[in-house]
Amino acid sequence: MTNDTWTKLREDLLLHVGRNNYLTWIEPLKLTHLAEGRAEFEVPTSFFGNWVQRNFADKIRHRLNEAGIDVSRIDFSVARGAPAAPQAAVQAQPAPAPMPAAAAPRRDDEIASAPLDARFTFDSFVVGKPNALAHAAARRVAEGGPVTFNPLFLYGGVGLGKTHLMHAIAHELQLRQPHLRVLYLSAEQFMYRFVQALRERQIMDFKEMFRSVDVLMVDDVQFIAGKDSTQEEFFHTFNALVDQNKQIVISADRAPGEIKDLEDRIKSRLQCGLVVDLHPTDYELRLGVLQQKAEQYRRQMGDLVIADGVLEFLAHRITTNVRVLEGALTRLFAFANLVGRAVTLDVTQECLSDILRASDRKVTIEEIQRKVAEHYNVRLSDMIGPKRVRTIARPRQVAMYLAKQLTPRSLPEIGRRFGGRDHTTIMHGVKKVEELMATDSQLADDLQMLRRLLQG
Ligand SMILES: Nc1ncnc2c1ncn2[C@@H]1O[C@H](COP(=O)(O)OP(=O)(O)OP(=O)(O)O)[C@@H](O)[C@H]1O
Repeated sequence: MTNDTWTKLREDLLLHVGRNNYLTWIEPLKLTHLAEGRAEFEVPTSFFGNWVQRNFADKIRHRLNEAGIDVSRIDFSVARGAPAAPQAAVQAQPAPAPMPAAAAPRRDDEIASAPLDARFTFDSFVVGKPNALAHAAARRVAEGGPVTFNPLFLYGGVGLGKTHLMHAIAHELQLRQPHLRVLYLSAEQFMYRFVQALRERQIMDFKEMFRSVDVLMVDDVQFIAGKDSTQEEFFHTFNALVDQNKQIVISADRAPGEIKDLEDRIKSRLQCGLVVDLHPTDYELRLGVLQQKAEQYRRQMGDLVIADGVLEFLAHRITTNVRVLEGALTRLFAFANLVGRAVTLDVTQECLSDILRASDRKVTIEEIQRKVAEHYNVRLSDMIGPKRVRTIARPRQVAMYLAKQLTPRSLPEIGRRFGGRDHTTIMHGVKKVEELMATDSQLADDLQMLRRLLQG
């Protein structure tokens, strides 16, 4: 067989490995030797050879055998003039089976995950109605079984536990399946590494590194919106891993379709798996989190006394997010400990007066738009967009009305948040809803429910 014959044969592999894998890993292979049942290919780096060996050698061998070329062993040799590599040649295992991924040595030097917070485990994650689905999906991924949905896309507002869940998945996978290469990083770190690789002309290494992981987790993906070449690279990495059936977990502060300046093809890819929302906390969840944290503090400082009703008071009053709730509790217990007082309601109010004041004015126009959009099942972008059809215009007017009622914002300010509309449009919307409420009981009910939801 000549290199030309190989060139023809290898194209059949396209169907078996997917286009991205083909372009990255198969096309660059150059056949340099074929005799006595042994084929040798030239590769740019030893890592490249290792990777092809582990993932595609069997398919290549199979394809050659099918074409009547008897090959039982495949070797890879690094092209001369390529960067120095620890091993000059990577030998294939004898046929039939390729080295399973499980036997691969860890390459911690290359696959530097962002540090994981040891406290963010499934054990310390309090499950309630608002996060039950996200928790169940994260658990499923953490079992490391067959990939059933790819990617898992977790989204939700600030401080609701997205990062916590991602770290919990990584911890659990490392515990259950230590051989897996789990790479967790923020989208910002992805961009940073990509730009660095471009600058240092190591883009091939970058690609190899990201395509060699078993589980890729990218936090806060909205960060790459509007960053064209990073998006492009992310798209290819994503596709290559999905083609290989490797699990991907992504988080963002909003749903894929709502991320502005994110390419449509990426949005649609992100929507292909399971998209789950971490909803804003409800009273029970907040109380659960407070009880769990209080228990931890009690264990640390044996003599901590917490008066009845304190945790309930905090769960009722601090509705912003779990991070703020935790911060409040830490401050409260530190204060009580330092001054040697029991944690009473008075102490709580004195010590947390600023946080309690801040959470009094809690409803924002964005929250109103989000809740109303969810309630009427319209897109968040339609709240600020130009569409005039009744099914969208009415929910938009409801949101305008609530913005006027529940926030201290002026009509021109509200107008700006609704896609730069004039204050007279807002006034008209508010009036319309007031009029309709008198006759339309369904609308009145909707408003009552939305109010309750928003005010917690
Ligand atoms: N259900 C929960 N149970 C226990 N702790 C929680 C829960 N949800 C959030 N937390 C805690 O709240 C804090 C904030 O959570 P996390 O960092 O995961 O938020 P996030 O959704 O990633 O927010 P951001 O977008 O701001 O990064 C963390 O300390 C986390 O442990």
